[in-house]
Amino acid sequence: MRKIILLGYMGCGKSTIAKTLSNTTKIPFVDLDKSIEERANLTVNEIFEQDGEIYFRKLEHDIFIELLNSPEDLIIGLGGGTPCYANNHELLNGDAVLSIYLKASVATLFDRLVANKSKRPLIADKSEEEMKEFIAKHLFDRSYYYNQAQHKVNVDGRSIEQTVNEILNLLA
Ligand SMILES: Nc1ncnc2c1ncn2[C@@H]1O[C@H](COP(=O)(O)OP(=O)(O)OP(=O)(O)O)[C@@H](O)[C@H]1O
Ligand SMILES: O=C(O)C1=C[C@@H](O)[C@@H](O)[C@H](O)C1
Ligand SMILES: [Mg+2]
Repeated sequence: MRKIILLGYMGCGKSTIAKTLSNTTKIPFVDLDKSIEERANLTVNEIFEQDGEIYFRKLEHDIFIELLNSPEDLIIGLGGGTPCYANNHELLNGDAVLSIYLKASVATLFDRLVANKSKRPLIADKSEEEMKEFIAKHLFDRSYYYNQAQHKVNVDGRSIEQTVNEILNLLA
C-alpha cells in the first residue's frame, strides 16, 4: 500500500506537516523517531548517549524498512538524517512510495531550531554561532541525499496550511 514519506533537515517541519496532512487525508502518520523511541524504550538522546549513533542508525534503518513493508497506507515522517545512512535514499524511490523533501534555508532552520535544540543530540551542545555554521555545512553535505526525493516543496515563509496544500496537490 501507498507510503507518503516526508524528509528533510531537523526543524524543516516533517512532524508538524505530517500531523496536519494526516488529519486532512485520514492516512495514519508514523514518526520514525517516535517509533525508534518506542522500540528502544529510550529517547533519541538516550540512545545516542548509551549506545552511540551507529546503533541508532541501524535501528532507524530496520524500522524504516518495517514501516515501508507494512500493509497499510502510511504517512512516514523520517528523522533528519534517515536518507543519509545505509541505502535509505534508494528507498525513497521504491514501489508505491511518494517521497517529498521539505526544503528549508539555513536561516529558517536556525530560527526554528535555536529555541528547541535540547532534544536533538547533534546540535544540543552548540552555541548559536556554532549552530549556524554547523547547519550550513551539514545541510550542504546532506543535500545530495535529500534531493533523491521524488518531489521538493519549499517551506521558507510558508504556513503549515500552505505547505500541506502544496502536498495535497501532489497527491491529487
Ligand atoms: N510553517 C511552518 N511549518 C512547519 N513547522 C513550523 C512552521 N512554523 C514553525 N514551525 C515550527 O518548526 C519547528 C520544527 O518542526 P518539526 O519538529 O515538525 O520539524 P522536524 O522536521 O520534524 O524536526 P526533527 O527532524 O528534529 O524531528 C516546530 O516547533 C514547528 O512548530
Ligand atoms: O538529523 C539527524 O541526524 C537527526 C535528526 C532527528 O530527527 C533524529 O533522528 C536524530 O536526532 C538525528
Ligand atoms: Mg520530527
